[in-house]
Amino acid sequence: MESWVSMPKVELHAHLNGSIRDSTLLELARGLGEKGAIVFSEVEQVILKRDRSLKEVFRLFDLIHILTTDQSTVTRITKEVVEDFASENVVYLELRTTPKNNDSIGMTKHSYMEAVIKGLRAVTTVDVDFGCHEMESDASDVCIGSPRKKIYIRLLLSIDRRESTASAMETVKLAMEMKELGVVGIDLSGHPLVGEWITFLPALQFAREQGLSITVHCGE
Ligand SMILES: CNc1ncnc2c1ncn2[C@@H]1O[C@H](COP(=O)(O)O)[C@@H](O)[C@H]1O
Repeated sequence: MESWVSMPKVELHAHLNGSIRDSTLLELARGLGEKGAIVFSEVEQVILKRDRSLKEVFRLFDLIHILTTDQSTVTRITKEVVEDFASENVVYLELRTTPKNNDSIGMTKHSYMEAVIKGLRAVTTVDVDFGCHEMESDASDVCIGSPRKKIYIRLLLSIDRRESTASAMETVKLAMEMKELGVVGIDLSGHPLVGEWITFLPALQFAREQGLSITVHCGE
C-alpha cells in the first residue's frame, strides 16, 4: 500500500465536487443545519453512506451543490482537493467542474471559475502549475536546498446534461476566455438519463472548432 501512495500518478478524471473531503462536507452541513436550512442528521447519513446506486449518487451531488456553491466554499474545496491529490503523489491532475450560476448570491459561471482559480492560487503544500506563467518562478522550485513537490493541473469545464443549448454555449465561451488559466477542454456530464445529445451538439462542435478538447460521459 505504501508504495502505491509514493508512486507518482496521473489523475485524468476528477470532478471537483466529487472529490471533497467527507470532513469538509460534514462541517458545511453542520453549519447549514445550525442555520436551520437543512436537517443535519439526515444529510449526515446521506454523506456517509457507501455503495450508492446511480440515483443516490446524483441525489448526493445535488446535496453537495447546496453545501458548496458559494465563492468562498468553492475556493476552499479547490484548495483542499488539490492538496489531497498532491499528498497522494498525483503529479498531473485534470480537474473538471461545472461552472454554476447562483442568482441569490450573485454567482455567475465566470465568478464560479474565478473562485476555482483563487483556490488553485491558495494551495500551500505543493507548487501548482496550471499553465499560468505568472505563477512560475525559478525560486519556487527549490525550498531550503531540496526540490519542492509540484503538481500540474489542467481544467475541464463541464456541461451538465440538465443545461440548455445556450447555457452549454456559455460554458464553452468561458472555457475559451480561460485558456490562459489552464482550461484545456470541455466535459459533458450529469445524470445519464437526463437530456438529449442533440442539445449539446452545437456547443461541442463549437468547442472543437476552437481547439478545445472534449470528453463525454455516456451510459455509466
Ligand atoms: C457516475 N459518474 C458520473 N457520470 C456523469 N456525471 C458525473 C459523474 N460523476 C460526477 N458527475 C458530474 O459532476 C458533477 C459534480 O462535480 P462538479 O459540480 O462538476 O464539480 C455532478 O453533478 C455531475 O454533473
